[in-house]
Amino acid sequence: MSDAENPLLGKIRAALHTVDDPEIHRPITELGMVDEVTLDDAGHAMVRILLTVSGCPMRNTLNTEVTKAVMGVEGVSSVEVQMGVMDDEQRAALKQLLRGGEPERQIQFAQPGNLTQVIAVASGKGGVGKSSVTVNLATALASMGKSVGILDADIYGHSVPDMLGLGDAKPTAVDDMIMPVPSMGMKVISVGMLKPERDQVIAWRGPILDRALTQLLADVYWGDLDFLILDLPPGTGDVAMSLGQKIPNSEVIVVTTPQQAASEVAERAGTMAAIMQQRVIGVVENMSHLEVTSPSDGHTFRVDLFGSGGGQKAADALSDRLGYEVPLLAQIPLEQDLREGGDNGAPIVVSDPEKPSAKALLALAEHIAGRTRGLAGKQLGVSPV
Ligand SMILES: Nc1ncnc2c1ncn2[C@@H]1O[C@H](COP(=O)(O)OP(=O)(O)OP(=O)(O)O)[C@@H](O)[C@H]1O
Repeated sequence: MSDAENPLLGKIRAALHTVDDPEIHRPITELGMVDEVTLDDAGHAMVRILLTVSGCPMRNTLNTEVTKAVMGVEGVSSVEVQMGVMDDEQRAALKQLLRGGEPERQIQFAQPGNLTQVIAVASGKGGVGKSSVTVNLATALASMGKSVGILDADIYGHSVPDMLGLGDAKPTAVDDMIMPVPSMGMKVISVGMLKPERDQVIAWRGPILDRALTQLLADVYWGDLDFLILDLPPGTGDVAMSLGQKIPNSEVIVVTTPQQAASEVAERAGTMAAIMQQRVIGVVENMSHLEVTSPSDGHTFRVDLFGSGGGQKAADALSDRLGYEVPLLAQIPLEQDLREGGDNGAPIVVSDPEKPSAKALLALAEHIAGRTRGLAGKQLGVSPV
């Protein structure tokens, strides 16, 4: 029966238009995923959905969302959702639609006119809180209504999925197009998701690493993003260099601890970014101090467990070296709740936004969201005469 013959069918289609694919974030009706809709006289609806690939991890979510939407239509008494899988032709049409007609393997963020702010979170050495800053900054930006992607390119310690409670979630691949894993309104891809086994050690170097990064940037369907936040491996290595080459407009936040020695290492990471002509937005000092409550009289005092002044020192040194102001953007205290939030997959900026560390991270996100981008340190696409 056509929609003209039965207006309820039209209403069911309109209801299906409100259901987004959980990974692509666009209505399933636009993506060619609604194959068939029928309705009998008793108000029993049948909707046949075409999944992009068989074994799609979002199958149950889609089933629930479609059932809910169709049951909301007055006159529908029950819904049966059938699941099928797209054939090659349908998948090719979907990929064409998602790429907006663009040829394959282009990095959208490197195209002229692309408005996504690509920000890499870098550090000179490991364990200073780079991933914690990445995850909390991204989550805070998403909570402000920004559309945010996270690319965890830390081959040594890809901890982003755990910090978001994603466990072993794998992205869905539609042929050679990879759908990022949705989390807290963000799109997430981790280099760890490309490994067949969780505990497999990655010893990628040079060209292979470069190819992996290209894949994560070009083959992932990122859609329109306000921000792409990257968690880089510590140090001044291959990934940072590849990123600078691939996305010259990307910018860098350098994370350090307050130790003087750590800040020197952080400066090197910042200088490296500048050599690749990435602008250094600023320095974040993490594990700045510990707030302790005295058991005897209950008053609180600060302990500089990791020394002090390292963040400012790195910021000053980078400003000197790069010739533009590199500010100290935030000082994040050492806090048990932040660590527990990371361990439990609940970023502190949403799980406990009143905590001092969360406030510092939220203020950092406000700054990043509100800033107008300067040109210092960036490639301008003109050659000196
Ligand atoms: N401000 C903080 N207060 C308490 N714990 C923190 C803080 N920042 C980070 N941590 C904890 O320190 C550990 C290392 O942090 P994180 O993984 O973010 O660092 P990293 O620089 O990304 O490390 P890697 O180089 O291994 O990826 C984690 O357990 C994290 O929860």
